[in-house]
Amino acid sequence: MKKNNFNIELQQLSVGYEQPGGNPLEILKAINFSATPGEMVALIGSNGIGKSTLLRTLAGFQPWFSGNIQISGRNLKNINSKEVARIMSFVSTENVRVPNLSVFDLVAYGRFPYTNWIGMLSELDKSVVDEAIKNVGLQGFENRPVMQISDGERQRAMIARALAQDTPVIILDEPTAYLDVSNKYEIFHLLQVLANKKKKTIILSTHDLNIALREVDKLWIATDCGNYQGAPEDAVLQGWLNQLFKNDHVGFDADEGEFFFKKEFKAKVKVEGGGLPLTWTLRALNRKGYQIVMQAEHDYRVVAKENSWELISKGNQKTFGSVYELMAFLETPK
Ligand SMILES: Nc1ncnc2c1ncn2[C@@H]1O[C@H](COP(=O)(O)OP(=O)(O)OP(=O)(O)O)[C@@H](O)[C@H]1O
Repeated sequence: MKKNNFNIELQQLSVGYEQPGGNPLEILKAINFSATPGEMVALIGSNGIGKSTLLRTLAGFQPWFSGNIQISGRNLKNINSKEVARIMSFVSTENVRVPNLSVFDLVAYGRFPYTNWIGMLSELDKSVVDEAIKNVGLQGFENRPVMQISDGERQRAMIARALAQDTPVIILDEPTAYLDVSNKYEIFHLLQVLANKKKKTIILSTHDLNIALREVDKLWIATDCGNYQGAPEDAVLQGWLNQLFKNDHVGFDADEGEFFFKKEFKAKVKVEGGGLPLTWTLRALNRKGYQIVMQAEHDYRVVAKENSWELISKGNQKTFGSVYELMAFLETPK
């Protein structure tokens, strides 16, 4: 394994596309982000803000307008593509549609910066590929055609390809898109192990904000009102999570550490009880748009017990056997 002493710095970077007629289409500007060895970074921002554009630019796949990308003090523009391929690997979510391409072959493509001119794999290359496949838990899949494996397995194979490339920096564009929750966590965990134990720098874009908030060392946040980098916790404390979406209906609850949809309140409910029944009764009431109040003035009072829910309103009392029944009653037009 190569030692990672690559510091990445984006300085006043402006990225985007040349348009027909030569007009520059600037997508993100004045970006000042950095990543140090062994750090796991998540780039977050709303749809279309420019995450893929920024990551592709960082990986050296497209030119930028102004500013600098510095890799350990060297301008990326001055590093030739072969050397870049030994520093950074790039994982996208693109579906691989090559008939008969096996998982082993896909991962072996990662060895391209090291193979000879006819692309022959040495014994060392083969053992690196085997090791990469093992690291992502795909042993036994080596001969399976990539077109016949699941999205989660393909995502692991793509990460294995980056591991086979054996670069100190791995850039991943939405590595957890299309995955179920368990696979999302597994991929985040795998990437975290690579950052913590192998000291790789992991830079990924994601829409899995709740997982990113819990798992990464640093957030790069791109918004219309400016950009932020720092610990996820600092981002919350400084109110950056509320800047993420242009939509006024989505807010971030800093106490719960979760995003929520702002709704108009239907009625005021005072809730009593304790433990999990209380927590999940509050969740259900929130979900359906009831305002939880502590004070005496309320439309309903709910007492959440272990296996029953009492609803008191205007002197009447009813008992329910589940949150579902309670909510169904509340939602029935009176
Ligand atoms: N090749 C291109 N030429 C011109 N504009 C492009 C090109 N590719 C993307 N764009 C535009 O650049 C903007 C940013 O796109 P990008 O894919 O980087 O956003 P993103 O943050 O990754 O979005 P998402 O979260 O939806 O994947 C979009 O408005 C998009 O339409």
